[in-house]
Amino acid sequence: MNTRLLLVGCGKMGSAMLEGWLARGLQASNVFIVEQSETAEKLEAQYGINGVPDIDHIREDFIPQVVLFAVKPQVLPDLIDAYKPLVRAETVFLSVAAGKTIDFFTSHLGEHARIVRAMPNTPAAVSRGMTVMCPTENVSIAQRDMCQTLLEAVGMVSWIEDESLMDAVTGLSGSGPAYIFHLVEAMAQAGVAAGLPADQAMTLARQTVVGAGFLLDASEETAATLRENVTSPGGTTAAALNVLMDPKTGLPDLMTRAVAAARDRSKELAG
Ligand SMILES: NC(=O)C1=CN([C@@H]2O[C@H](COP(=O)(O)OP(=O)(O)OC[C@H]3O[C@@H](n4cnc5c(N)ncnc54)[C@H](O)[C@@H]3O)[C@@H](O)[C@H]2O)C=CC1
Ligand SMILES: O=C(O)[C@@H]1CCC=N1
Repeated sequence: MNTRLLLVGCGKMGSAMLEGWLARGLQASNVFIVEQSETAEKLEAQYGINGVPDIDHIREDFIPQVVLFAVKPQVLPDLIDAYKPLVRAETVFLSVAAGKTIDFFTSHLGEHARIVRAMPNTPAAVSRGMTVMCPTENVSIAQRDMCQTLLEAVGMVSWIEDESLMDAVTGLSGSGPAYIFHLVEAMAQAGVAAGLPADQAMTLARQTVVGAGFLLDASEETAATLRENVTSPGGTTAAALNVLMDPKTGLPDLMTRAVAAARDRSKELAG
């Protein structure tokens, strides 16, 4: 992977992707990262990339193929205009900022800017990410392929044409890893309530989720079949699932409300 990449913001999501890319052979010398001075220096020492405190410090002859915005949506309006001089046909602007619409980018960068709105997730750090991308019409096939290659290096990629669905994507797979980590916390807590010592309950909860994830990945069965495989008629799992699958108070209703809340927040962040 020799993509010339300018990464703007390298916090939790930016570094998750960067770690995945460097592990997959992305050439560190082809990467510039704009970050606060201290972080930029640390990243430079850690990964051998070029860390700079602002766009004015980028080497003049460095023409990025991809400018990736991985800063908080709330700070984008303050910094986006500084990137307008980078608009050219060979550069695609890839944003992972929740809620920030293609309209937002074209209103600041101009309608010639080639933009891909993306929503990845943090398992990208271990090459198990899920990224959904939505391009503007002027993004060439070669640029789509380049974005595909980049994000596929850190997990699975899917494209959508209807941008309005990006908020739902954010609510499901973008924020989704947090739901699973919270499930581990809740299971561990439930284990303690059922009488187990706290550290052992956490080990059991964690390994159960890891094991179930691996099984889901390795198996060709549906999630429903895998669930049924654990569930003996009249047994212990059935007793638990009666609680979890209750139509009024169970997990489906709770999850529907959680994903909708994330989707709605994503819509709010557009402004
Ligand atoms: N954390 C996650 O699971 C996911 C986050 N995202 C999106 O990724 C973006 C970043 O989120 P996180 O990494 O979680 O936040 P974060 O706060 O960990 O990282 C943001 C980084 O941007 C840097 N930054 C702030 N102002 C800057 C500037 N003017 N120039 C360059 N860098 C600057 C900060 O120093 C920080 O390191 C957000 O837009 C979020 O919506 C998308 C998918 C998943
Ligand atoms: O919580 C957030 O806003 C970001 C977007 C998706 C995951 N984290």
